[in-house]
Amino acid sequence: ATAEIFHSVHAGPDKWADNFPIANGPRQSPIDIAPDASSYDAALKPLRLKYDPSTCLEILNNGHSFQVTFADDTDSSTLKDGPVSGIYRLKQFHFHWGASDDKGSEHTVNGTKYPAELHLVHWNTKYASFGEAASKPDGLAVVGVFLEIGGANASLQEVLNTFSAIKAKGKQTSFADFDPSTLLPACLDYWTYDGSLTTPPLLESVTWIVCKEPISVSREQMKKFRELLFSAEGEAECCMVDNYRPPQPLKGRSVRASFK
Ligand SMILES: Cc1ccn(O)c(=O)c1
Ligand SMILES: [Zn+2]
Repeated sequence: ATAEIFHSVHAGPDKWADNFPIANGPRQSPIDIAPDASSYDAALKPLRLKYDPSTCLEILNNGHSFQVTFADDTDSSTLKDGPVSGIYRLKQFHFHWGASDDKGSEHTVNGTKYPAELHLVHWNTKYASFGEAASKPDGLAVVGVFLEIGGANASLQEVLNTFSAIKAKGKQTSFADFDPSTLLPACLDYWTYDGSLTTPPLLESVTWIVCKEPISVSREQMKKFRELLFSAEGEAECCMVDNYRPPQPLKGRSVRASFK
């Protein structure tokens, strides 16, 4: 019985359809990106990302990832152009990663998994709030950035340095004056397609913008990610790893490229 209880509590992606039937919907994320099957669209504009470090508020362990949250009551940190119209405000960024360096990203490229993937989550200001936007087909825009094993990433290290304060689920600590653009690759070429949240409630409200160029992370830094816990203080410790959903069926969707 304990095994069943444990499994039901940590019901993985293949169990989500029971409570969230949209898990089998027409525009689910992530997907495998096949560059040769994507179509270059000359009408796609360059991404316009403008982030104000003073909007950075705190970092928290929410039990399925760690998240850096931003003040989104003004247009200080925004995404414009790219595949979207209008102004989208940065709400938070978080990561997905594996138990080992051979897996961890949500999107894959020709089946290749990266050790981690960064998601910068923005919401369309034509709606009153993130919550309202999350239920609209053009409500959210998430910029995805792959992490590949290489040299240590100094900007990422600033985030990792807070981990001792947020090890367990529910822990949070202040985190100020961080500029998320220091986590972006030099080249902002991207693939884009219509998709969804990758965690329940899996709402089909996300315009995905996945950068072609990865950023670097060292093996030692990846080990730090894996010291975080899914479990709260006082519970049996459960390492926060493999918090990624596997690729979902494309169901006829096209993937456009901003580059040739
Ligand atoms: C809003 C939201 C929630 C979870 N994840 O993984 C996302 O990428 C975006
Ligand atoms: Zn995510």
